[in-house]
Amino acid sequence: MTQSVLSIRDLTVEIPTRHGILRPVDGVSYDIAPGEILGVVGESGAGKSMAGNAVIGLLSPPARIAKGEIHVNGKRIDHLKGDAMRRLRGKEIGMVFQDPLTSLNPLLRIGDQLTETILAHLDVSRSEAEKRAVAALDEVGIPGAAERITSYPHEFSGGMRQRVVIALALCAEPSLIIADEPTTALDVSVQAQIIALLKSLCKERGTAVMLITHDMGVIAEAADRVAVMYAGKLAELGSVRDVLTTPRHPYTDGLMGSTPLASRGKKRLHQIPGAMPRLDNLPDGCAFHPRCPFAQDTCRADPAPKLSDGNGAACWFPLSHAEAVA
Ligand SMILES: Nc1ncnc2c1ncn2[C@@H]1O[C@H](COP(=O)(O)OP(=O)(O)OP(=O)(O)O)[C@@H](O)[C@H]1O
Repeated sequence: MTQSVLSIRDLTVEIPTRHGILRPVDGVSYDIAPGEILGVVGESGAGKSMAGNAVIGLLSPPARIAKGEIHVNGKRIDHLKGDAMRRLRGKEIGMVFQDPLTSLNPLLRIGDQLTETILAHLDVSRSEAEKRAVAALDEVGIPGAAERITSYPHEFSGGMRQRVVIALALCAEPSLIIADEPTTALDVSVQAQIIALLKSLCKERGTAVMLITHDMGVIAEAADRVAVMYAGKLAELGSVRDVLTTPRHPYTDGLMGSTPLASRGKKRLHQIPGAMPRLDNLPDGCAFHPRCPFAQDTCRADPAPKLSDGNGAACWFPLSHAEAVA
C-alpha cells in the first residue's frame, strides 16, 4: 500500500475562552495519497482553515493542537515548533492562500523570491536556482518568464500573481500543498484557470493537495476525494464521485443544493435553513440536527456517530439515494 503523504488522526484544536473551551477542529481524521487532491469543504466557520493551519504549524494562539497526530510522509509533525516547522514549510509543504499578497514579499522581485526559496530547500547552485526560477514561472503560464522574473508582485494582475504563488509553492518540490481558498479573491473568469493549473501541476508531479474551499463547484472540478466539515467535525468523507452523486449526509446534500454546478440536472434540497451554530453554543446531539429536515429524537439526544473506517457519513440516519433525490 502506498504511504500517505498526509495522515491526520483524531486532530483536535482547542481555543480556551471565557465561555469555556471551543473546539474548531474536533476529532478529524483523513489521509491524502501522493498525487491526490482532497477537497475540504463546508460553510464559513466549519473549521477548514484551522485544520489546514494546524498542519502547517500556523495556528494563532491561543488556538492549539490539543489531541491527535499529524504525519507527513510518515514523520510525526504535530509537535514541531520554530525552525523545525519552518524547514518543513516550503520544503515538504507548500502553501497557497486566498490572497497572493500574503505569500509574496512586496519589496522583492519575484525572481529573487523564487531563487531564495529554491536555495533554502534544494541543494543546487545559485545559477541553477535562477534557471529553475525562470522554468517555474514558465510552467505556471507567465508569458515572457525570463523577463518577468525581475518584476515586483504589484506589477502582476491578481490571476497572474496567484500563478506566481503557485510557482513559489511548488519550486522546492514539496510533497504536499495546502491551498486555502486559492481562487476566492479572483475574478470568476480566472478562477477555473487557476484551479486547472494547480490540478495539472500537482497531478504531473504526484503532489498531494489539501484544497480548502466553501465552493462545491471547485470540489467537483478539481478534487478526487472530499471531506465535508460541519462545526469542527467531519460530516462526510468519500470519493468525489460517490459524495456528489449520492451524498449520504443531509448537510452535504444541502450544500450541493446551493451549488448550481454540482447539482446540475439533479433535484435536491434547495437550501439549508438556518445557520451553523456558534462553537460556544453547540446544540445537544448532532450539531446539524436543528437544520436537518430528517432529524429524529436520537439526533437531538446523541452526538453524531463517528465515520466508520474513515468513510461515509457521520449521521444516525444517512440518506439512501432515493431520499437524497426525492
Ligand atoms: N481566536 C478565536 N476565538 C474564538 N473562536 C475562534 C477564534 N479563531 C477562530 N475561531 C472560530 O473557529 C471556527 C473555525 O474557523 P475557520 O477559520 O477554521 O473556519 P473556516 O471553515 O475556514 O471558515 P472560513 O471559510 O470563513 O475561513 C470559527 O467558528 C471561528 O469563529
